[in-house]
Amino acid sequence: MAASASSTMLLSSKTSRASLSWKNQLASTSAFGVPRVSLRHRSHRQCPRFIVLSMDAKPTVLVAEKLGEAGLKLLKEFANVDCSYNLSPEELCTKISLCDALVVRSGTKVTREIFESSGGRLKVVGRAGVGIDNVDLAAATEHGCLVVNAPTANTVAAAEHGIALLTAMARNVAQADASVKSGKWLRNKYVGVSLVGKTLAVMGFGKVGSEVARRAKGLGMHVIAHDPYAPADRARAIGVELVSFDEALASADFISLHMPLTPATKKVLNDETFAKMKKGVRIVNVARGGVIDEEALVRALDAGIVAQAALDVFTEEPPPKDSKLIQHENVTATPHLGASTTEAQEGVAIEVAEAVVGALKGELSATAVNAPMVPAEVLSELKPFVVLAEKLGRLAVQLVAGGSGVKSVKVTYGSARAPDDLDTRLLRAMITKGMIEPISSVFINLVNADFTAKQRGLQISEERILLDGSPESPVEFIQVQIANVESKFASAISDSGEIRVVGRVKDGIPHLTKVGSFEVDVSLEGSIILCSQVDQPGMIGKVGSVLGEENVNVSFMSVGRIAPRKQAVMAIGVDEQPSKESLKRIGEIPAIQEFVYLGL
Ligand SMILES: NC(=O)c1ccc[n+]([C@@H]2O[C@H](COP(=O)([O-])OP(=O)(O)OC[C@H]3O[C@@H](n4cnc5c(N)ncnc54)[C@H](O)[C@@H]3O)[C@@H](O)[C@H]2O)c1
Ligand SMILES: O=C(O)[C@H](O)COP(=O)(O)O
Repeated sequence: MAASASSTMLLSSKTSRASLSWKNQLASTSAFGVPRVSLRHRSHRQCPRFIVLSMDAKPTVLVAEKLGEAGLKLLKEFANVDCSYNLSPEELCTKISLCDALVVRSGTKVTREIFESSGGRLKVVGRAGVGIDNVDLAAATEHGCLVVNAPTANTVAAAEHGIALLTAMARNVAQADASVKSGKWLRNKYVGVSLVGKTLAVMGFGKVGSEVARRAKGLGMHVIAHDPYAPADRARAIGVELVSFDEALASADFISLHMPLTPATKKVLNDETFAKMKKGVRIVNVARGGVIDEEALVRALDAGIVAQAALDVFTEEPPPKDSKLIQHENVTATPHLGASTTEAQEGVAIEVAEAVVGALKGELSATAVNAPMVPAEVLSELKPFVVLAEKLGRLAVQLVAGGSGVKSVKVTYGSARAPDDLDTRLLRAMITKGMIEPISSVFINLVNADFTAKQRGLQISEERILLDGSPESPVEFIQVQIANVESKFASAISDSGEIRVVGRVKDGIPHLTKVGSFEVDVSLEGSIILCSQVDQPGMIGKVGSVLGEENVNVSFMSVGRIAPRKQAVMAIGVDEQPSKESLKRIGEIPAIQEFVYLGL
């Protein structure tokens, strides 16, 4: 970066940061739009911006399907909890406008109508399980509603159920049981097949698929897997060979499905793909009914291509009573029980409740499915930079002169970290949020920031500058440039013609360190006044006394100048918003050429 301003003068605050009172901070919204009120007696260092420390009103959580007690307890400690099961879609739409969060399992379709009916109040949907195919994610994102799930707690339960179905199917357990209970004793009819030495193809080698593979190997099976996204070393570590889709179909004696239901996996087993399988193949499905064309499966069962199927999940749940598939004698069916163990349900309930409460507090979630998902340790390291990113976005956009359309924003991250060791998605989202919120009438949060930016034709490009030195901090500086606009503060235009602001994190506190080509240093804790003038004695005193007269507390002051007595920019951090009269008086100080008040 070019540094044309040669010196920076930093004045200490009259009020120490640690003793700043936030009592009077205006209510605003957290990263996820929940009202954030009264951050009492805390220094900024102690309370990152997206955490709510106290809320005047308890949020309301609607739990629409049965949830484990431990999860309910966690929710009740923080929110009013309304457990209303078996609501019709209409009833759900009516109730939702009174709820801040909704918790569901796979039995509730969270449709666009629900988000529309919420009137903007619904902030979080918690899916107490893995599959989120019952939630309209696009609609959630457009409405700024965070969707979180519970991705880990039911893995073992689902894998165990897969193995239960595999073994029960191979030995006709369900059919034989029904037969004995009806008074029969058909020992010759229910001769099964052995698993040992047979090839099992695991389709979808994620959490559940890997656990199924591990257990199947313990049963002496030869396990192969197909998953276009799974790392080969993970498969190798379990002793599983990753193969192509067609190879899996052609060589498997048993196929176990473990991929999510997505447009790409919908009806992935169909007439064409059944035709590629070994005659007499046996299929287990604990993933989603929709990955199989169920009518084609009936045809394949009738034709003997598929000898047996064991199914926990169905396209329509519950399936119609007269379903040919369910009634087929070679089909074993369970009512979506994969996650239904006592242990898994307690775990899932806690996992989702923690995520919902965290999101309602405004914390960034590690299990978010429609917002940048960042591992907890990275999240904690990035926290101050997240605050910096949002504030730089907010500052930059306020420097744009009215009438200029912001179309193109360039963000530059200076970092000593290797390129693949810095995840900037969260930072970019926060810059976008910071830029759009002050100029938009629509509700913006981290979830819909990218979507809204796209809708408004705002292009955000990113660049990384690899710095020398030790990469202790993930980011050394963040620079935000807005091209092709006029500025209401001409000194914010850099030598290359764009509005430019640069910031750094110092001792955990975000600082503005450059405006246009002027180096300044002001902590981004309150709001900021930028003034430009020819450097001369007494300027700080003059502005300071105007602010002091109406008891506006100055937190930081800094002057960046080309050279002594040359063009300078003064950046003043203030804890309270000065009155219009005071701002007018600052503008009237003879040496001040231009000034701007920037709310943060
Ligand atoms: N029956 C139940 O009660 C139950 C319980 C848990 C999970 N599930 C289902 O199982 C699915 C998997 O759960 P998980 O926890 O293992 O999720 P996961 O995300 O850990 O694993 C899914 C795997 O599928 C892979 N995949 C994606 N597209 C694929 C494709 N076209 N072909 C092959 N593989 C593909 C992914 O790369 C990933 O590795 C969930 O999405 C859910 O629908 C059902
Ligand atoms: O995706 C999942 O986690 C499972 O399908 C479990 O669904 P459930 O919560 O309805 O049991």
